[in-house]
Amino acid sequence: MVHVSYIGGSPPSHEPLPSGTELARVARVDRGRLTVLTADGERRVHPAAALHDPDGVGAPAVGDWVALRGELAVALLPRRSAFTRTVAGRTSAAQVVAANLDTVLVVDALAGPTRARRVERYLAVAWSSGATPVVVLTKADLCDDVPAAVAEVQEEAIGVEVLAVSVRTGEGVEALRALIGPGRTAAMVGPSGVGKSSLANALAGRVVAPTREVREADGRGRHTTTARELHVLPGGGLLIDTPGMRELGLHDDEGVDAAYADVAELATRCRFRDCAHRTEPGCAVAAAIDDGRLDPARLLGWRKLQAEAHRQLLRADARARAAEHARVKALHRAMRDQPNRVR
Ligand SMILES: Nc1nc2c(ncn2[C@@H]2O[C@H](COP(=O)(O)OP(=O)(O)OP(=O)(O)O)[C@@H](O)[C@H]2O)c(=O)[nH]1
Ligand SMILES: [Zn+2]
Repeated sequence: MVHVSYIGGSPPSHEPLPSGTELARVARVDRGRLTVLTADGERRVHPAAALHDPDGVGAPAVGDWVALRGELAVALLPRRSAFTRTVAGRTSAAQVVAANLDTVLVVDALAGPTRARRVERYLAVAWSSGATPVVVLTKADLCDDVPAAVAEVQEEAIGVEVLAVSVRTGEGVEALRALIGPGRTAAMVGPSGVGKSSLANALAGRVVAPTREVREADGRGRHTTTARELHVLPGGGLLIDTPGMRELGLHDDEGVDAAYADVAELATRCRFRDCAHRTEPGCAVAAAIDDGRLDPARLLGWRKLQAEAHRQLLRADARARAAEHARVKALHRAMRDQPNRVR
């Protein structure tokens, strides 16, 4: 058994590579060109024709492993996990935002408004990717009672590790790096201003992302055109930081159910499959609320998140929009025809 270590982390298991090719990890994609990390450093390459897939998920994305032959990426290795998003204005076309993630850092700040609901939203997104979420609460130096704040979030993030960090004091940074682990890949999601750039810099031990202050001072965008979006951390972990990851919203129900596993599990035990958990007989969710096993706020949160996921889907998918239109029209018709039965 030969162990080869790659600068870009551990590649997924794969078929033997054709002779004359080497493995590389995609660190950036811009205008179809790839910046890749190879065993001997960074290189810019072109994807072969076989890897052109303007309509789907077949094109290389940040975090992907590719087989190189010289200046050409000739094959895309199977992905361990992937974050996808639907392409605006297209029907059911998906785009890979980041591939082969082990960990998704759900970042929020220990300063400002209450976090629990917001964290849950991003947790839902994280679960849907196939990677393991970790909640990172930043700006611990601005919080009077860190343990209480962590406990509050922990309560909503069942089974998920919650970590407090501060780039001012350095608290938690080393622990987070260890948690990502050598050869493993993490990416950050979370709202603007919570300190993702600062965290990326602290984890990398060097400036890899301009923070808000820097951006405001020089008036330029976040990224220069050559900056890579996959960073090697001290200790051998990897961090993906792309605008696409930062902008991720909700896009499916699967993630919602993962964040509300308790509610979703109860819902499978309702007598009716299409139970709305309001006044239906045999509703397991209502029963759990009645005897105190389920916090009604959880049901409310679940409903809100589902409604939001549904709205996002509608926005992204023109076909669903047309179907929704037809459904509403049919509903109106039903109301007109049977005014007493439909409220
Ligand atoms: N006190 C304190 N401030 C922090 C910490 N981390 C970040 N900040 C500040 O929070 C602000 C936002 O930080 P950024 O790192 O730019 O936030 P971001 O999440 O990258 O923001 P976007 O790029 O808009 O997504 C800056 O003013 C930082 O200096 C921290 O640990 N403690
Ligand atoms: Zn029910």
